[in-house]
Amino acid sequence: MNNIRATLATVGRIAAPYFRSEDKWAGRGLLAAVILIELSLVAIDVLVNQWYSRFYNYLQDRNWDGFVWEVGVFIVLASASVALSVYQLYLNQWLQIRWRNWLTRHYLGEWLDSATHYRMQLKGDAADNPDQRITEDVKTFVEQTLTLGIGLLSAIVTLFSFVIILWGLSNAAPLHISGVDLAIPGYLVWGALVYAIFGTALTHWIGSPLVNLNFEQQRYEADFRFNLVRVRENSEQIALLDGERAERERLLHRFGFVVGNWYAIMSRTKRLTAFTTSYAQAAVIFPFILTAPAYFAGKIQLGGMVQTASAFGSVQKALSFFVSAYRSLAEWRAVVARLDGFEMSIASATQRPTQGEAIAIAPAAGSREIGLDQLLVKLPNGMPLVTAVDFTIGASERVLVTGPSGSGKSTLFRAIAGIWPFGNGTIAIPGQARLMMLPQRPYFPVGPLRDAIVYPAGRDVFKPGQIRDALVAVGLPKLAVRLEEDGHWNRMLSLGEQQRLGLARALLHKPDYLFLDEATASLDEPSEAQLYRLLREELPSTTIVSIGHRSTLEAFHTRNVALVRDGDLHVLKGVSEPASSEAR
Ligand SMILES: Nc1ncnc2c1ncn2[C@@H]1O[C@H](COP(=O)(O)OP(=O)(O)OP(=O)(O)O)[C@@H](O)[C@H]1O
Repeated sequence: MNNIRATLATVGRIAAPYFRSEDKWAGRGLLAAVILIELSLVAIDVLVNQWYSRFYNYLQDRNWDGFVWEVGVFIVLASASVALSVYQLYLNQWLQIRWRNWLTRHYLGEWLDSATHYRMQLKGDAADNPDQRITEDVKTFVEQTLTLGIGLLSAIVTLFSFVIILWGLSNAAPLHISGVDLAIPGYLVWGALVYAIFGTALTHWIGSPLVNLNFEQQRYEADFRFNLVRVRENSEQIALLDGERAERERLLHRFGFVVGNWYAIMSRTKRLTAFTTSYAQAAVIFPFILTAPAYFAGKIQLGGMVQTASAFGSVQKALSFFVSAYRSLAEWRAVVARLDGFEMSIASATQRPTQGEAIAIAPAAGSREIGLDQLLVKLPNGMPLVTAVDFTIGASERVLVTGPSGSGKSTLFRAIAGIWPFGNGTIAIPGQARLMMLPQRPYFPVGPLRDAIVYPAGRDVFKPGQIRDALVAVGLPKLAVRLEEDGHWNRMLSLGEQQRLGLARALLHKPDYLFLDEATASLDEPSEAQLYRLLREELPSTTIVSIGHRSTLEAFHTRNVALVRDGDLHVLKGVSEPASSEAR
């Protein structure tokens, strides 16, 4: 019971924001229309139930006029039912796509906000495969919440309407056994109730493991898909390393989980289906058996018997809502749990940690220096990595950061960029300063080259002439004529070309602080030197902080600092000034 309450509370938490959003009037209007149509359909069911009694009695009495009249009544009722069902589905689908559209935008907004997606990955929270959350899970949540919600409402309203009818019919057809009338008020209602409780309890007992199994199935499928995507993205490396066999084995190993879990689902579903279909079949005959004594004793007519069977069927169906919807309910609960985990993971990644538990990024008004104060950068597991006690990077400075591999240089950059929360101390960033990080492998979105270069700016922020000039300047004149060409640039260009393209991006954006994390490491030394000269000429007031292993880089920087090992930590320290510097 507590579980059900918790699930419903979670559903409310996920569903409510849409009905309070800017699209609330459309959403509420469509929902009201769908509910209203559902109630009308129940009303038609009640009318059809009464129609059964009249129709079969006319048949029994061989009353031709009555028969023809009732056929006409049936045509009217059936036509209304068809029209309402068609529009209910149409409006329901309309509501689904509006709701899904809102929820998808909402999740994308939160997930892609201020490096939340990156921190979620770092924290390794429960939200594996966010792509699945935002695609399939949102779709299933919206569909199933509406289907099950409307189904439940319909079951409740049907139950109330038909219990009243069935109660009256019980009195009209008293239980008649061995020539004796047994006066059990509403015995047909009690019969339906016992039948449904028995069915529901057994269904739950047989089917409850399906909730977990469905949850696992979705996870295994998503893992398998994710690994296939990784193969596609790294296909060159895999081909070069002859890694196909290893990949095939790894993929088949993962697919093995999909298959294994599916067998478990099959065997559980077989048992559940055997029970639910037998249960549904028995429900057809059960009311006839209950009313047969009264019928054969001549207490009721055929019409009454058929009407009773139909009313019993409706009550039983309403009470057995849980039985028929069990599989959907199991899937739906798994989806609700996953979306809940996703929301919690987003919340935990966006949560501002309390003072002293995370690195604080403080905007330094009036200053043009980046200041690291009592900074201790840690790994996600809490192990200390890098420390900088009192360190400043002045305006227009050119600083070269060196240190052994794995000492934490890139992680220090991540902390300065504000995306690495683990650690403590303060990083002061001049107010309004624009920082740009260029890694060894710059990222280019798939699409026109022009959009890839100016990323993350919009395509119209820079004129084509400006972009062409930047490409020529970084030594990529051949690309200057391909600005509108679509492509997967990370795959199509060599690493050196990608690094040149990254620098073109920096030339266009003209950041106040440019952090180059081995951003020219794939270029030969003369080309690297040429590009550093270009940066000095084109971005004279930009502060440049480079990570690099080559000693030739020293000439383009005004200060050398290093991460020096001190026990388990690396300390950021100044080292001797470069002997001759072109950067001055
Ligand atoms: N997301 C992460 N989770 C756990 N450990 C991490 C993570 N990112 C980095 N590390 C660890 O932090 C340490 C420092 O990594 P970092 O990339 O900052 O080193 P680096 O000095 O830039 O190395 P290199 O010169 O080889 O590029 C490494 O031991 C690395 O394994």
